[in-house]
Amino acid sequence: MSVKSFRTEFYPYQCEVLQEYGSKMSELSKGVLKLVLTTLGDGIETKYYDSDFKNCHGYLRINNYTAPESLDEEAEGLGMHTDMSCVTVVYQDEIGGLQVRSKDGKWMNIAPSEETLVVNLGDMLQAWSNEQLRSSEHRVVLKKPVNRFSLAFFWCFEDEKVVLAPDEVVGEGNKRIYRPFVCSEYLKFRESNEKGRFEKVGFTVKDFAGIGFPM
Ligand SMILES: O=C(O)CCC(=O)C(=O)O
Ligand SMILES: [Fe+2]
Repeated sequence: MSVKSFRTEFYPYQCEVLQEYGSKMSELSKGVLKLVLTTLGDGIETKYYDSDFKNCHGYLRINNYTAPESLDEEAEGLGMHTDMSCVTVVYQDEIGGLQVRSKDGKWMNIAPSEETLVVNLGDMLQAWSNEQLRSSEHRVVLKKPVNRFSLAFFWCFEDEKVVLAPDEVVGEGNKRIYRPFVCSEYLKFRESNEKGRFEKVGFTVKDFAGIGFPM
């Protein structure tokens, strides 16, 4: 069952408060990204942050989920998907409902907690890291008869960026999993189809650019 949700894109930012939030989130995303890159090996962050991630930019989405009409069955606010970003920072209000899928396919509730933000890694980082980092599969389920609100800040490569894992990141003796692709081409692939936006099957970055995967 799907529930109507009101989604507004603010790009460029349209008011001061959002602008301030956006610049704080940009700083946070840069910090998170640098930290995550350090997990890929000694010196990777120093070597590749400037060359590959310096031109990242953010956009903010405000999600307002209308209250489900009935609670008989679990209402889906946002279907399972992965984000097309490098990293996403999510603020969810106190209603809850955000769930992340574990590697073995179990849905885990991400309970809201005051002054806590959720960070998801996105498809671009999965491809750039040759799958050493995993784009999180997540969704929103509406369990309460009230409106729900969230802010998602997506930190993304520039449109023209060619996404390619450096040889050093792939690692000697390891197979390269993704062909190089232009960032905007993947966004088009996902956004040209309603299923691609919020359904995973057939529209992952691997379906798009995975070596040996059909496009
Ligand atoms: O509403 C949420 O908590 C998550 C939103 C989300 O995943 C998205 O906008 O991509
Ligand atoms: Fe998302």
